[in-house]
Amino acid sequence: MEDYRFLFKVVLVGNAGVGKTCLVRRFTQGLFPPGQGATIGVDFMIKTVDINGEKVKLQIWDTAGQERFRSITQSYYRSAHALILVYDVSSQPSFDCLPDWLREIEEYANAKVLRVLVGNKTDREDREIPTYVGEDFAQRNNMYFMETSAKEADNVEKLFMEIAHALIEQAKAREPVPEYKGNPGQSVTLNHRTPSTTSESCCSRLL
Ligand SMILES: Nc1nc2c(ncn2[C@@H]2O[C@H](COP(=O)(O)OP(=O)(O)OP(=O)(O)O)[C@@H](O)[C@H]2O)c(=O)[nH]1
Repeated sequence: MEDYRFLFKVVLVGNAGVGKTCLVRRFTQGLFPPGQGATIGVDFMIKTVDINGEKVKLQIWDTAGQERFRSITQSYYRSAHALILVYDVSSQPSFDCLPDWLREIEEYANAKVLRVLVGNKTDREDREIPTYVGEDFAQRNNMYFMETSAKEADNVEKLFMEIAHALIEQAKAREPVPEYKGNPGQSVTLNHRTPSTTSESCCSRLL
């Protein structure tokens, strides 16, 4: 039975191979898939989480990073409530492409979309992008920032839970509800709880 208070669409974008699919699967299924192949077009997964007693259904769209799928993936930007732009902290080229991705976001996404920059693969020893460089880029472009490791499950749950929390705050600020006593601003401070998961899945390959 469908039983949730909020439904949010979260779309992941970024270069091929930065770990978008692994982040989604770590969060929705709690695993790090071995030999993950490149995403073809777009996949989606759903996970329902509990944020301070409210059920939030997250529809998470995992787009292909490869250039040849760009026209398909662009069509998913518009309905996104949050966009996660991922780079690989061990890949300078994936970081250098961020301005191109931002241009896509400006062009195709809703102006009010919540934008989050994620530096993934922090477990790797051959890091090329220091944390402060990512942080600085995020700040200059009005984005939230987080570093993650899908492999080590580091910050992955926190990433999605904070996004859910921020989107609830945004939604409530737009349509205040009487029992709401929080700050209607864009704080991402999360009263972090382990999600009680009604985990649905999976995969729709479009093409
Ligand atoms: N060390 C390490 N490797 C990772 C991590 N996340 C993903 N990878 C590896 O990076 C490669 C690409 O991961 P994917 O999740 O398929 O990357 P993607 O961004 O979805 O790629 P596309 O679907 O082509 O856009 C795989 O070999 C993963 O095992 C991580 O946190 N740490």
